[in-house]
Amino acid sequence: MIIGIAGGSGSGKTTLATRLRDAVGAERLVALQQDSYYRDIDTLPEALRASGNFDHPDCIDFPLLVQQLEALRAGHSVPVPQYDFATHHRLPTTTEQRAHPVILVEGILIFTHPALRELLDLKIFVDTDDDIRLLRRIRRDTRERGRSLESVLDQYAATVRPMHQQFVAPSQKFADLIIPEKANFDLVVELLSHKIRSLVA
Ligand SMILES: Nc1ncnc2c1ncn2[C@@H]1O[C@H](COP(=O)(O)OP(=O)(O)O)[C@@H](O)[C@H]1O
Ligand SMILES: Nc1ccn([C@@H]2O[C@H](COP(=O)(O)O)[C@@H](O)[C@H]2O)c(=O)n1
Repeated sequence: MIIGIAGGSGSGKTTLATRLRDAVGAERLVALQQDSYYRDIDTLPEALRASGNFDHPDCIDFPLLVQQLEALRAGHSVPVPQYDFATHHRLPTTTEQRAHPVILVEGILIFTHPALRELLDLKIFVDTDDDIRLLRRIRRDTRERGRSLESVLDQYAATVRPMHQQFVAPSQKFADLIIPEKANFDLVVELLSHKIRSLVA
């Protein structure tokens, strides 16, 4: 089965995916990130490159993501691309990923792509308030993605927020399940992992 987790930047998608993998078992569940499928900055449409917009669906190599999900579902290994957030370039190296009974994919824009949505057996949206997401993003991007506070705030106002409103938030309507920020995560993980394990037993 293939599970999708969407939600705004900093909503907690990676955290939920990691906790589900730990609960279901790494031998049964593999988690892919939409972030691995960012197009190299040199191949982005000019308007997006010029405005430093990394939150538009055209920034993502969805054809490759769909192709690799289909291959994993068919039991084949795939070379997952690697992306460098500091330089905005796709690295020449890849990570070989083998097939698992449960494939989880998470990313801000995964519910905006019709062919990808079609592949998802369960669609989960993590709904976290904007101010909380911005605070988390400032902390993460300054610590882990080589950004200054000024650049995080400028990017948020110029592209992250408007693209969230245009693409990410409306895609919530495709979700089977919406997890509010204040949800009891332990309970959510227990319920979901129990269901997932029963489906792949
Ligand atoms: N429920 C939560 N409570 C507190 N902090 C959280 C929660 N979920 C995520 N975080 C923290 O917020 C930051 C962003 O979370 P992450 O899962 O990476 O978000 P996303 O993948 O949606 O961008 C991380 O530092 C993570 O530890
Ligand atoms: N070169 C890039 C590519 C992407 N981003 C930002 O990443 C965010 C998505 O990642 P999450 O882990 O937060 O879901 C997205 O909002 C892009 O703005 C970037 O800053 N630089």
